Amino acid sequence: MMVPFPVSSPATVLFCLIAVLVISRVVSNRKLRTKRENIVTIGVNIKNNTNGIISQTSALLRSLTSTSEWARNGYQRFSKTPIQRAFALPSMWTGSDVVVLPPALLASVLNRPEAELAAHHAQLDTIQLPYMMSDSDVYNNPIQYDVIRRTMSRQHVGSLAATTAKELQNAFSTYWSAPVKHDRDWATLDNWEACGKVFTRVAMLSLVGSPLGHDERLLDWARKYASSVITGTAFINCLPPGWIRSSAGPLFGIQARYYQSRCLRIMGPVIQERIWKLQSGAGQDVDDFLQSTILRCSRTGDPRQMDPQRIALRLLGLATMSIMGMVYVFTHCVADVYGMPDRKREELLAALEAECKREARPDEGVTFSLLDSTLNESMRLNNISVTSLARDVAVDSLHIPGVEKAGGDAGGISYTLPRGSRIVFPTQEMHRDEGVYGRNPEEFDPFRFYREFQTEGGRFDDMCKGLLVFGYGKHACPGRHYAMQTLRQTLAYLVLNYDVALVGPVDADGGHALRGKRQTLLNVNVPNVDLKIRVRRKR
Ligand code: HEM
Repeated sequence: MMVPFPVSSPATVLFCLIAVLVISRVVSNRKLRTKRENIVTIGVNIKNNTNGIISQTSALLRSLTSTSEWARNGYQRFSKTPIQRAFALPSMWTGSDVVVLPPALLASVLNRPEAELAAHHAQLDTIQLPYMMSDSDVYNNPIQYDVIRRTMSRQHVGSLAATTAKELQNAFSTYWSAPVKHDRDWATLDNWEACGKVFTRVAMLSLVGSPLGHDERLLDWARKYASSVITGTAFINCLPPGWIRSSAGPLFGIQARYYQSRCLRIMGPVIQERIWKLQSGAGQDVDDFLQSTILRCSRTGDPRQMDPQRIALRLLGLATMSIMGMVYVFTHCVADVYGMPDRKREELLAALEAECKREARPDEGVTFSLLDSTLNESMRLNNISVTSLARDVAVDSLHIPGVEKAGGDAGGISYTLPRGSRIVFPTQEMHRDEGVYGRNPEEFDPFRFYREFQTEGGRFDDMCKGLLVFGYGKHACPGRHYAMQTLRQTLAYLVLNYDVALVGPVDADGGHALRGKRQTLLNVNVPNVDLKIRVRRKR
């Protein structure tokens, strides 16, 4: 089973963490920057003692379990006031605190030049690639992102739809239907693993093409690689940064590096052959993502970029982002839809089915308002992290003008942040803000976006109404059009072809008793990888 967050011996892990943290704090005497002007730190009870090692260490330790609650508290107390204010959260992630900026500053801050506010290091800290990848050029010089921006843009993504639709069909029949003898029998599957296999197959085919995308050994290793990157990251981020993280971190990356080497062993020779073919003038007519990546690497004029292992790792990194993003979203969507109370679930499924039958092709160019509304609503409620869009101050002192007072008066509170400060946005709380999303923002209401946020022609805005699941500004997810298209196709396929039931206790109204329950480790919302589903093909 794919277990991204094993919890086999939490007491041991906690004990080790406390020990290393205390030692590291005594040695390094790092300080929370709690005296920053205009910014209150939630969760620290220091009073006039900003050097209080005990209270600071205790706050960092409590950040492992309290980040979500603190973010909620800070959002209500500071971000929602008429002059929205920043606050700070202690975080083991940085070993200090992170500054949580209010929503109104999103556009002005995230569009700052990279030289002032840098994304790169903060993004690497978000998935800890240096511990998971053997070649630093892949993440320090990510030319593969250009290929996504070009081939998976809104205009181009539709051309991938036919391939993903066909592959989805193959994936569902291989992984979901094959376990049972008769077509109409129920099979019991792990939700996380079953969705993981489907999305690995589809994402890998889109990125590495055929024959690699059909190699079952590679698909298995790639899925395990993606999973171990996420698990490793979760644990590494719980280690105090500095020498402890850099010494112990590699241990948490061992598993990922093992899977990486298995993948590269299979991918390398096939990519090498493609390169030779291209260099000999053959295979010019092939038009897939792998080909585009090779051509992009060749355009650098640097022969080191034509190393097949490096190209393979670039693709594996993208596959990891694709697989984990889509699996996280879809497993939650399955739990949300099929965990609803009986009456509401039946109403939704009937409406989704009618929409899918009305619109024959769930791909680009066709409006699928209710499918998209359902996915948006599930993503709104199931943020991967509590805060996101992390950036680091890259100048000695960064001045951020505050939110203006109502009526256009200048004079909102402004902030001056020193080099190295990490800023984030309270995206989880923004997604649950009653002022934006209306009544019962905590409730899964799949018709919410359909009812309230459709634009002309039935589409939703790219980043509609403050929904930030794909980020914002120049670093917004370049794979979002592909991800949404594939998620939409998958939900349509599931609704049309399978009966699904969640395994586990149900409430009196027929809803799944565990719906909406979540666990947070530091800044990450841990998915319920133990959820089982029963599935059966429809007639
Ligand atoms: C449901 C699935 C996905 C979710 C929720 C998601 C989410 C995100 C978010 C929030 C960011 C912005 C991070 C930031 O601002 O620091 C991002 C960036 C990125 N995503 Fe996605 N993503 C998904 C799927 C994909 C796919 C399918 C691909 C590739 C095919 C992809 C490739 C990337 C890349 C390369 C970046 C970095 C962009 C940059 O730094 O300029 N993502 N993603």
